[in-house]
Amino acid sequence: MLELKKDELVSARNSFDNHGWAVLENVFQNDFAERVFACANEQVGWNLVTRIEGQHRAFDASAMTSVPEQNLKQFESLVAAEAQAGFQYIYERIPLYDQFIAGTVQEPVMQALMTCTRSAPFIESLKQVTGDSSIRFTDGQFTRYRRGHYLTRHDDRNDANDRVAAFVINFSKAWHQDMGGWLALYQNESVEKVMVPRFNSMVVFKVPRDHAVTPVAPWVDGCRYALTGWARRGEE
Ligand SMILES: O=C(O)CCC(=O)C(=O)O
Ligand SMILES: [Fe+2]
Repeated sequence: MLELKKDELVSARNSFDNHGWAVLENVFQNDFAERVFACANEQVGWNLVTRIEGQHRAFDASAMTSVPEQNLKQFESLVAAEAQAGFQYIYERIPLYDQFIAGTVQEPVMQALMTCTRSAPFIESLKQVTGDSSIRFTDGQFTRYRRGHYLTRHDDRNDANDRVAAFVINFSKAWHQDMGGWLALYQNESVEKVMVPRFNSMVVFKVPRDHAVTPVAPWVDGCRYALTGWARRGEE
């Protein structure tokens, strides 16, 4: 299923050493990546996640369509207030790692995706790219950014500090620059690198590293799909 080639891993390692990030193309066999995309399009049970009054909140994304307009306006201004004040995000997700551990992943294709990105060859590839042999396992969530969704500047550091690197595998099709949803990697007050989502490509970057997902343009009909995960050290 995995298509990562030795010479690509070597040049990714070079990039990672020089910049703290690397981009790899054609991560999976094309037909598997296509199946993930098709599955994401059919997937139900998305959680809309955001921050309200400083707290992480999750909502049933499909139930949001029946919220009365007045309440939706209120919700939107609470979401905006948080972004105006500092860190904020709004996007939809399937908590694949939690589901995988609990044995409740719904779709066989998503189960295969998790199995593959937790397999020894994938972990070995992450060790090669990062040069960090302390990586022991990966986690991950499947995300869907639709029009107006974003994730502001943050560095992925977690309390246990066991994240070596983040990886983002894109499954968006027919995505282009004007649609937004760029992964931006910051260097102090500059943006060092932006990645416009490209189907079946993966970005790996060192944690902690300031980065953001820029807003998806208000006219976009499609979805920005990605598996986002972390290469972790320590005990699972
Ligand atoms: O989807 C991406 O490109 C990055 C997402 C991210 O930074 C995160 O979920 O922490
Ligand atoms: Fe992040």
